[in-house]
Amino acid sequence: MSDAILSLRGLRKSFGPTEIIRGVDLDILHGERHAVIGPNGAGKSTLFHLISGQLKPSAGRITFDGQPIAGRSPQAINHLGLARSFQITNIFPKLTVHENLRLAVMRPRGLQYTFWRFIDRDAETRRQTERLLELVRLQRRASTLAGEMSYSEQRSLEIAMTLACDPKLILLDEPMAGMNNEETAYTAGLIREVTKGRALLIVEHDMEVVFSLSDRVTVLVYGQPIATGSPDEIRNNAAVKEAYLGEEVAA
Ligand SMILES: Nc1ncnc2c1ncn2[C@@H]1O[C@H](COP(=O)(O)OP(=O)(O)OP(=O)(O)O)[C@@H](O)[C@H]1O
Repeated sequence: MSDAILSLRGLRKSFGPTEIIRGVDLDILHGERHAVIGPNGAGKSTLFHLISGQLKPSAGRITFDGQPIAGRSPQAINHLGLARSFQITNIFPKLTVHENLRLAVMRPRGLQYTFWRFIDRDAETRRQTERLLELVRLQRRASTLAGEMSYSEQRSLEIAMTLACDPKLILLDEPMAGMNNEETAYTAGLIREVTKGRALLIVEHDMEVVFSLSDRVTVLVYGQPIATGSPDEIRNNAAVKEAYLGEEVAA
């Protein structure tokens, strides 16, 4: 079996005449936390859209858990165990935290089942929902309307919903965006905890978070990876320093 849960080979994406992803080869290993960083407009979000199925590649291969997934639907890819968190938009603000999580737990099981199975699964759904509430420390907020919680609490709920399908790989796109220092530290700790034993691919602008959370970091510049390595290797990489003009990575 390959060490990689996700492999990208010769991945390309053009919008009209403009090539945004220009030949990406990348392996995300089983259980590793891997960050993608790069200047604004480097193509990080586009890369995520390609992996999660929102966009179809112009060329190249994407292999997830041994299966080719390039061009498959987001639902089909999700079903294979790849979960992507989409900011707050996944949350139903007028439902409670518990109801939101319960829906997320039920979704991958499907809603059509017989009465007898319903009884069994209902107990299992309850167990799973409680477990996730505990994992993201939201038990005391269980009956609060999701839309009434703070931004970082909503992110915690969102992360719990991402975990509901027991994914092998989680994609997080700028999870700390809009957070203050305290919320960022809290959410980084939470992400570290809940991704134990799973692979994580994260795009994040906060370099402190990136370097403390990641096993490896890939730097994307103009749609191509210019370096992949440990946080120390990336910090000391000359090409990376040049791409960032010595500013952000030194932070
Ligand atoms: N659907 C699209 N059609 C045309 N151009 C697009 C489309 N999506 C993205 N782009 C262009 O692709 C480039 C890369 O965008 P992308 O959002 O992937 O970068 P990014 O690295 O995530 O940037 P940021 O760090 O600012 O979020 C940008 O120049 C953007 O305008």
